[in-house]
Amino acid sequence: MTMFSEFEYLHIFGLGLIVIFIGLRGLLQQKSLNEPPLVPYKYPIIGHTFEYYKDVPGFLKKCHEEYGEFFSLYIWGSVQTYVGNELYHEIFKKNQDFDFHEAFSDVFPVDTFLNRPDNFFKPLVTYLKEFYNNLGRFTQTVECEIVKTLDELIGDGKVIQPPLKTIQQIIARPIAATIVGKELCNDKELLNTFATITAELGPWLSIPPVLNFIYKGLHRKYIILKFRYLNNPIKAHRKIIIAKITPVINQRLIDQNELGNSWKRPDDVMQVLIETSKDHENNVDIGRVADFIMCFIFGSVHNTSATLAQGLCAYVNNPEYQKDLIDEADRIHSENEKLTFDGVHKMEKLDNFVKEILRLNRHDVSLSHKAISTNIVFSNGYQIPKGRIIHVITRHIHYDPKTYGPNPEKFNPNHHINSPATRPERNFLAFGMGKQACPGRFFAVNEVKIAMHQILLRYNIKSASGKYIEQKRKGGFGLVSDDGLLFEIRKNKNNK
Ligand code: HEM
Repeated sequence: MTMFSEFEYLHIFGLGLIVIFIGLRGLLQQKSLNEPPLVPYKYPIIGHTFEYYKDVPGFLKKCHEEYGEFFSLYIWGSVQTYVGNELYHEIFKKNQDFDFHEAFSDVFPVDTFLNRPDNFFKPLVTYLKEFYNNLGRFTQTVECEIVKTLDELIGDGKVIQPPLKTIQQIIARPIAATIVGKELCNDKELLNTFATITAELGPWLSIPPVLNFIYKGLHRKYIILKFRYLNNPIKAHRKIIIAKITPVINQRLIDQNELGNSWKRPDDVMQVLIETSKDHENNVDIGRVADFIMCFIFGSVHNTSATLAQGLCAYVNNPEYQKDLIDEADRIHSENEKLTFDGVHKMEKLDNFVKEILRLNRHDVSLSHKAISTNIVFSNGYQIPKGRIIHVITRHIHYDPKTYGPNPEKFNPNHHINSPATRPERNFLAFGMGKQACPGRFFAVNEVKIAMHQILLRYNIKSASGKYIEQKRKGGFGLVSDDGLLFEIRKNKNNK
């Protein structure tokens, strides 16, 4: 299945060792700037790589204590810079100097995976902001799709294990309803694509980038080759999306043509994509529509599902907050059986709860940006060379005792009273900050709240083992636990 056998991979590794010296020479040349301190390391080439991955939070804490909040490490063959609490916001302010997309594209070159030129998917953010502008119109669609999925997948109660798989299906359906519309959002095969494509890419992308020890960027080249020439999840799911959307798009074009002014324009992202993918003869580029749909899926389903799954684990682990949340859900439900946008706004306890989930479940390091200008100078005088990747130490920001008290690891939704979950703050970066803050955050938080609301109305949730649910960790990543969640029926739709 893989393009290179392990032997071939090591072979490339061996041959490329020669190139290391070119890398080392580059490293020495960079020393003329007033850069943040490079933490000393014992082994050339390997640098801090293994020490860092052995215990990411511990190693970052140690570096912070010894070198302050701005330092560089030598990881996977390149110098990378880490910034903490006091200065990170300068990255977001200097948005002409630092680029989020360039850094993201180093690990997930989506344009190349889909054989598109650089920046092909730039309009995505504009489409998204315009489309989700008036979110209230989707409240009932989202609620209705969540209820249908809960009925199908959990019914009168069961254990879900690992929970993320089921939760991805719950989250995927309302997203599919707003992206591909009513005609397609119940299609099982397409829903499976929505729910699983991002997670399926994980193993393809999580190979340690050892080739970068040879030459910076070699791992990226290897990944691109693999995606281009082998059957991979993107190719298989792209085929499914195209097969499903083609007849629906053709039918929409026929209807629009035949019905003229009495045609009711479908209110979904796919319609926006159809209209922006037409040539001068009105032919729709279906490949473009499919590729943008895939990018929407990459941005939305996995993050939102992980947040809901982590929310359910936090609910089980912190029983002292359960009564308030259930009372709030019951009260809102008794005011209006069908959820309204106003009802979602009234879920204040739940909003604080969701914000606390987002605070405590971030990766240790995130929001990586690439320096795209020369002569970048921070207010403390440190300079960053062009091409350098700079990471934000999210852990130090989200666990800052000045903001979150002497025990910042403790789950406490009351930190966020009067501060909506969608609002980026100096010590809350779950959705980034500034111009490029996540444009899907309003939809994501609404969806998580609606799903939690429906779950609280129907079920008592417990850990299947009866034990505290520990978060899973891999390097600096916090992942959803595989421990089972028990859903016991509280009320069902015939017993409201
Ligand atoms: C809880 C769920 C979510 C989390 C935690 C999350 C988090 C983030 C973060 C941290 C960024 C980078 C921001 C920056 O660099 O400053 C981002 C960008 C983005 N997110 Fe989200 N996101 C979520 C849900 C969604 C959803 C549901 C959508 C789509 C409907 C979406 C679409 C995007 C897009 C398109 C970008 C790129 C923005 C740009 O290129 O400027 N996200 N998200």
